[in-house]
Amino acid sequence: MVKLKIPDHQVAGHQAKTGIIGPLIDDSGKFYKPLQDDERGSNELAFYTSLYSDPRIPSNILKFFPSFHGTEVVDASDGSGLHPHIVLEDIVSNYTNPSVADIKIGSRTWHPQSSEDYIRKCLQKDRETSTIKLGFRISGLRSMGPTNQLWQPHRKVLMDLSAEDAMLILRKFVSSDGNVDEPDCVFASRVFVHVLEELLELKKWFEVQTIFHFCSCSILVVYDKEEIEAKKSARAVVKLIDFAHVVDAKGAIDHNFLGGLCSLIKFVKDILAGLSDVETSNPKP
Ligand SMILES: Nc1ncnc2c1ncn2[C@@H]1O[C@H](COP(=O)(O)OP(=O)(O)OP(=O)(O)O)[C@@H](O)[C@H]1O
Ligand SMILES: O=P(O)(O)O[C@@H]1[C@H](O)[C@H](O)[C@@H](OP(=O)(O)O)[C@H](OP(=O)(O)O)[C@H]1O
Repeated sequence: MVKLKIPDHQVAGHQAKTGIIGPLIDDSGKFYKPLQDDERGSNELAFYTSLYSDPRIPSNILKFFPSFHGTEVVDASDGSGLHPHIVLEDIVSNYTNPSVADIKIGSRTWHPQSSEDYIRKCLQKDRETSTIKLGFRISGLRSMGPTNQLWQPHRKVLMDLSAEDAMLILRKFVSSDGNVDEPDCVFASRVFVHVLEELLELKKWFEVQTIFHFCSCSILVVYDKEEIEAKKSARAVVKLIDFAHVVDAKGAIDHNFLGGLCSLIKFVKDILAGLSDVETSNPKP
């Protein structure tokens, strides 16, 4: 049987703690997400099961999704015994000290088809966080400095961000040390120029796709500072994750996701535009 462990680099969502079921990883680069036993689990599984054979999804868009390896029944992280897990590509497995940001996209994390109770719960969180204000919220983030100093703002700090705060957090994410008031943004150009390209590619698809509405889905941005410094070819990775609340678009554009994506793009562009010549070796967008 494969040996599984609790991931070190998870930044948001249901996390394995004593008595709590959470994701696991193996050492071959796979991420085991516990299958939730309500419709969230079946919905996410159905999404992944049809995604890679769906002829409507262009190949340049498929790269934004983690690869899917079916389901496996393995020992749950909470010691409760065997439990089915969705087996995915572990997006951070190739990194030793990854910096990771989970950004939940959309000014609404619920779908009108959801129950009243669920909508009430989500709406409260959407109001308390930057979701409604900015069209996205930073659900979790970690930034590992070149001398291995970890900066991982507490969930409570991330819950209530103004536009200015979100901008500062994103600038810190691409700095040598996030734990300072004046971030140096030394990685901003190398990381965000490519992230911007990826987000613009996604936006192009979201402007026309009428297949899915991605409620409560996140963009995961991952990069490694040491690798970025050492290798000219190193780039950040941009992936979509969390499809428990994807619904049929019924022929309509996903304006909720598209709007949030445009807002995030604006933040990234503004950060790049604000870089001084010292901070950037790439041309400004
Ligand atoms: N394929 C993956 N590879 C590596 N890490 C992942 C992957 N999928 C998710 N993660 C990590 O797990 C976290 C939670 O993922 P996800 O949103 O899928 O879980 P969730 O429990 O459904 O979250 P939520 O409570 O927001 O609905 C992410 O923030 C990320 O750190
Ligand atoms: O962002 P936070 O504060 O971590 O809160 C969680 C987040 O809103 C998730 O999206 C939600 O799962 P769903 O979207 O799948 O409902 C989860 O609900 P849960 O605790 O009921 O699972 C919340 O706890």
